[in-house]
Amino acid sequence: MTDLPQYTTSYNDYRSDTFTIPTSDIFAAGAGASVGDVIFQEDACTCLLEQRISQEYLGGKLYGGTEAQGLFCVSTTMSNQIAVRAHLNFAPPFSILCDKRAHIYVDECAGIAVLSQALVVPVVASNDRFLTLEDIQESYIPDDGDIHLAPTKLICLENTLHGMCFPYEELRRISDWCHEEGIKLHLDGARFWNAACSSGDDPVSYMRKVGPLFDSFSLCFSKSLGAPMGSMLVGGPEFRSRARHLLKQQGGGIRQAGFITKIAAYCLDQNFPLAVAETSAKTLDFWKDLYTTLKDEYGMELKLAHPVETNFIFIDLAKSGINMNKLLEIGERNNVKLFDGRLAFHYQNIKPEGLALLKKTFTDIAEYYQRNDYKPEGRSTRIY
Ligand SMILES: Cc1ncc(COP(=O)(O)O)c(C=O)c1O
Ligand SMILES: C[C@@H](O)[C@H](N)C(=O)O
Repeated sequence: MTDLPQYTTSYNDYRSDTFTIPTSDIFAAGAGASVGDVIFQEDACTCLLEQRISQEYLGGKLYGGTEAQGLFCVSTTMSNQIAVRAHLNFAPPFSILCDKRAHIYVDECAGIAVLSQALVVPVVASNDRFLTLEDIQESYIPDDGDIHLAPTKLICLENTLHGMCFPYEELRRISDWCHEEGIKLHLDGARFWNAACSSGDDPVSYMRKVGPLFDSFSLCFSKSLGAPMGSMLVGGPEFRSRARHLLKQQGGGIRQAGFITKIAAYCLDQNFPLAVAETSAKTLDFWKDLYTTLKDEYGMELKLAHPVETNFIFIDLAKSGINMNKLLEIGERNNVKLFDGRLAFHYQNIKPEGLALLKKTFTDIAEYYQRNDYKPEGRSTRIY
């Protein structure tokens, strides 16, 4: 038997908020779950979670007053990819438009091209934060009969994207225009929970305000909510019916998943909104302290790639004069897990002991560069 990985804690893991681990109370929450077959829609815990998310959190209505219905999926990659195919329920050629940095484009294994046979039009956000309606209008492909083209039939937005919140007013402008043009709108809301907590509104009120702007949502349980797995795809009745068929076709038809959905519901109730909101607050506090310490005590000025708005700090390592491999080396020495300059925070790694190791990693790197020159390197290994 080869050596097995021994992952036991996430207090010092800043690679992603996907690394939260199920604790004893989370495992216990699965006890007594319903045991119906989800494929035949006979599992009470799964049906209940689908109803809660679509009705209680998204307010029951999508764009145009369409009734919101939930479909439990095993991952948000799956719910995103099924959403695209379910919307594009007619023959190609067509295209989908999204932010050039979007997970659905960058990190889902060319799923849109392979599974939906769609062209993807990746658009650079001119403000470097979120797509504006003008960015979209400049790049979308009109359905004007020109046989050279693949008309835009779906736009996928992401909120949050790289931890940044998408302003509500811009979402509304884009939604109004999309639907005038006959274009469907999907939200990759893997971290919509984080956006809701940073919206300035009551979090659920915010979610219900955004609900009617979109034709579908993907909402994830396995990131900031801390569940071990799960995603909710929300769309209208016809959309859900087609999505359920595609889910089965892609092997996403799971059987007695009641304990999974009961655990996801437990994590939702335990961590949203308070723990999710606290994580964002602690992320910003950590950033302010780190920036000030390195600047005042070490003369190193960290540069951000994006503003810190929720649970991510994106440090531009090159502009900060930090070699990624040296950062990872010093991180490992301090028992801190990192991918690169993206620091991801979650309710299990915002405790003092983990944050102290993370801060020491950066003060150690600052000390290193007091004695060594920064050597520019090629494109660093990026994860997201
Ligand atoms: C914005 C975003 N969307 C979708 C996904 C995919 O989620 P999953 O890992 O559950 O497939 C991720 C990452 O996990 C993500 O960060
Ligand atoms: C890597 C990517 O798939 C994951 N969603 C993350 O943000 O860590």
